[in-house]
Amino acid sequence: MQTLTVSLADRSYPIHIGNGLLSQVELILPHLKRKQVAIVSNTTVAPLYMQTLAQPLRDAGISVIEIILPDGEAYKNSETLQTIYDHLLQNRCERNTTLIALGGGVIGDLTGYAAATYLRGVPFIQVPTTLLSQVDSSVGGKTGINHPLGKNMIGAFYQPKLVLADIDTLKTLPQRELSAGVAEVIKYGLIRDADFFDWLETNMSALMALDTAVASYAIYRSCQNKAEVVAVDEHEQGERALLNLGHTFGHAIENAMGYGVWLHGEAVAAGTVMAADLSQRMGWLNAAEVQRIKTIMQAAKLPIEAPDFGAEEYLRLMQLDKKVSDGRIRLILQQAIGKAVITADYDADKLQQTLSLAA
Ligand SMILES: NC(=O)c1ccc[n+]([C@@H]2O[C@H](COP(=O)([O-])OP(=O)(O)OC[C@H]3O[C@@H](n4cnc5c(N)ncnc54)[C@H](O)[C@@H]3O)[C@@H](O)[C@H]2O)c1
Ligand SMILES: O=C(O)C(=O)C[C@@H](O)[C@H](O)[C@H](O)COP(=O)(O)O
Ligand SMILES: [Zn+2]
Repeated sequence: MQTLTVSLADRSYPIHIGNGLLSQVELILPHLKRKQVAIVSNTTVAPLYMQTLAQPLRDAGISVIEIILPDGEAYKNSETLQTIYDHLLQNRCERNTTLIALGGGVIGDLTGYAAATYLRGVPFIQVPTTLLSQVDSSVGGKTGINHPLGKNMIGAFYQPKLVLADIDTLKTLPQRELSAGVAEVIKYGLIRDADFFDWLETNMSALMALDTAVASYAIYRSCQNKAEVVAVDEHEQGERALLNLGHTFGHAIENAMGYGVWLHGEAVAAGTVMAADLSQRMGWLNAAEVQRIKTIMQAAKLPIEAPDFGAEEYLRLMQLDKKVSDGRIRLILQQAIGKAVITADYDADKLQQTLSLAA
């Protein structure tokens, strides 16, 4: 097992990464304030992993409430959130009851937001079971739900007490979901870690095959990058926005296509290629660098062409992005592989050209 720390003063927490962690109750017990937990999962993950996590807790004398939600991005909404509150209230969960998110990013974001708001805040633990959630969403404390008009529009920054990433759970993950997670792994290489990008180019087929050493290293290095960024800019006043590479385009795709039609990671991949295209138009990336970005996405079986629903509709949706400032869309663009910037200083006509080229 490897351990990293997200350093946030008295809210610092460990990320444990390794095999067979779900049943290692001794990793969880020190973080519980009360002998009661509510595990939130979904109809896909619960049959696979609920009892592996819940039984050792029960054996250790912990009362375990199971909350099982419908599966899918389309359920990351206020109605599902209400269902979580209903269960917590019906079971008389208290301020010191810990919520445990067992699942991918949808479960993590929903559970984290429920924890941030139930009784004005209860402790929570992330047990991510997708590659995407192990490398990104379980770390850093962004929690929330979608609104029909925009992605993640309602939420809170609220840090977990612990992240437990059990690599064994990835064995049951469908390939399409694995690819979606790789999109966020590639992101770290592109925004701040050129050596990692080089390493990913060499090791992509082993990562896609979930070679243990390669997958462990990719998850560790991704979490290390994310933890470093979050530690210096928890509330996205500056550098943290780099973690949004491809997301202004990607969130527009997710919303326009209907939540869940394009997976988050797929939309981020196509959005990252759009950001690279605009960066090239601005003279910041050369053609060879853009080709490297497309090639690595294709090696991960990710889309490199965005859907065409019209430049005007892209712009309308992108105006809803949380990074918009004084009405101006701010984008994460590349100055090199391994170096990204947040900027409103791009040519609007060139953005229009990038958007018009969507497939
Ligand atoms: N909070 C953040 O910082 C952050 C970061 C990135 C993404 N996100 C959010 O995360 C969500 C995407 O997360 P995701 O890609 O994990 O999607 P997801 O949570 O929908 O999980 C993907 C699918 O895999 C299933 N699944 C999960 N674990 C499994 C396993 N071990 N075996 C078999 N099936 C399994 C799920 O039930 C689901 O059907 C989006 O809503 C995105 O906005 C949040
Ligand atoms: O942690 C962050 O910061 C990120 O931006 C990570 C992203 O991968 C993630 O998709 C996040 O939920 C997007 O945040 P949003 O603020 O653009 O909704
Ligand atoms: Zn993301």
